[in-house]
Amino acid sequence: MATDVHRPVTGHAVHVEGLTRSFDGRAVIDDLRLDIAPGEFVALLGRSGCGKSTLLRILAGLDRDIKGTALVPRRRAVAFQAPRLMPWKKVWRNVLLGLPGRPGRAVAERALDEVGLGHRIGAWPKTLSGGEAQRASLARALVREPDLLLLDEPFGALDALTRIKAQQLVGELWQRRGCAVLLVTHDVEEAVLLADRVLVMDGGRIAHEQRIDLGRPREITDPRFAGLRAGLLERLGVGTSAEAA
Ligand SMILES: Nc1ncnc2c1ncn2[C@@H]1O[C@H](COP(=O)(O)OP(=O)(O)OP(=O)(O)O)[C@@H](O)[C@H]1O
Repeated sequence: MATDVHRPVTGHAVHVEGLTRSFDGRAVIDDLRLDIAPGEFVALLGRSGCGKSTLLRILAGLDRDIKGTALVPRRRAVAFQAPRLMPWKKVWRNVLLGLPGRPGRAVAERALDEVGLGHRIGAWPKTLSGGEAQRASLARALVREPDLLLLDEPFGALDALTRIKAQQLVGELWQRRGCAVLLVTHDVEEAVLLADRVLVMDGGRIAHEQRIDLGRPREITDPRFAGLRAGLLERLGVGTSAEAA
């Protein structure tokens, strides 16, 4: 089967078919199928170790040892739970790291302004708070003008308040930019708050999908919210009184 992680977008931002990834003879991803539409926001839930990060790394082009088809746009960007900033480069140089050509400081400044971090453009990474570092990491993704933004638990290490602000920021960026987003998260509320569609991964495949027809902006207090959250927790095999982990 075709293995191509570099094809331009045609009707999909992501097209995955018959995808299998094994480690030591064990298929962590097993004949997986997934389509994401251009501009769609998809959240991916699943028990720890079910293969979410493995799938994201494949879509990011960081893991090519696969069988099957994985088609993604050339313009894609990824942000991880750890912001992964180079400590010896100032924030703006981190934002431009790896970009082709020789983009100037103004390019970094625009992206940093967009995430509310313009005032820290000349700072060293070690002087940033956790939330600021995560925003710098988002700016680094945005300068790539992605058609597909891959987010691997980007808010996982943030305190509750910073996390809420970061979630709002990602929601705004997505609406403004119109790129497709695949967000890996452990947080069912976050998934329901942000996504058009929530997927549950199990047994190496997408075992369940839930469309979120709540309109925007969304409120956790919306009575339909609790029902969607409870249904997804059940799919994750977690009682409704506990959070997915
Ligand atoms: N490079 C590797 N070598 C061997 N096994 C690996 C490798 N990468 C991942 N795995 C295994 O693949 C499985 C899926 O890992 P993955 O990190 O994709 O899970 P996950 O769903 O993202 O987990 P979590 O929610 O805890 O982050 C795990 O059993 C893991 O040990």
